[in-house]
Amino acid sequence: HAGNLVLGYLSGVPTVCMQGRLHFYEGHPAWLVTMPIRMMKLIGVETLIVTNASGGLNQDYNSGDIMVIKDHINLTGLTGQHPLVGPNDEKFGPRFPAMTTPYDPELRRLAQETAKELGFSGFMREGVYVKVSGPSYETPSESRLLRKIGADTVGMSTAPEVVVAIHAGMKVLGFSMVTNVVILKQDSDKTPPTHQEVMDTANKRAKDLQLLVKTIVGKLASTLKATESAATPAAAMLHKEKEN
Ligand SMILES: O=P(O)(O)O[C@@H]1C[C@H](O)[C@@H](CO)O1
Ligand code: HPA
Repeated sequence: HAGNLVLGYLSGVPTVCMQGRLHFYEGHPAWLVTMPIRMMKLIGVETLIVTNASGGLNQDYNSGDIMVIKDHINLTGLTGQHPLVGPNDEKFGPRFPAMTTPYDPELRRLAQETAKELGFSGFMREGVYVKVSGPSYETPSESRLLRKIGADTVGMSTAPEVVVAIHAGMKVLGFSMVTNVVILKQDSDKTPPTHQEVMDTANKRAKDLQLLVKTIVGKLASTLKATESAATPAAAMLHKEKEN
């Protein structure tokens, strides 16, 4: 997690890119972990593209697969470490925001269509991400629990940021890269996960994910130009031009 905030143009579109993020397991409270999302909102970002590294709970998944996130289980949020706890700032959104469709169906469709065009179908998935606290990886019993509650991948981030983005009225597209297949059986002879394995797999697949995001942003930008509507959501972590 390099910890850089990179501002520039992606496919010709003004973009804010976080190279790494804050995590709860580093000791940061949930509101601080998600503060960059509010900062993006304040400078005009309308669409957020989030990525993460995750463990594959779904045993059909392979290391290196990219899962379009269909929904999430914010397990730490459900159990009290919720980023919107505390006084609500109505400037951003309502006290009780709905989370019925956190990951935009049209963006998900566009992501799958683009992946197909790029020849990525063989490693594309669509499923549910569960957010845990970390920093320890899960025990086999914990992993079976997470699988049983409906999760396909498990990781230590993303859901809080997405909750804050949805609260603030942003559109969200999410990708979860499976960097290790989670061990569900006790006394397995499979190699336990390590952060090195996570980084190595992520690095191997990084170029594909970068190309996918870049192509999607390009497509969103041309849609924007074609519709001429200032209210139309822009692309990934990017904002519409200021109108002054
Ligand atoms: O920021 P993400 O969720 O992609 O990073 C994951 C969680 C931990 O930092 C690390 C675990 O190996 O990868
Ligand atoms: N569990 C939790 N977080 C992760 C994993 C995992 O197996 N892999 C990458 N991030």
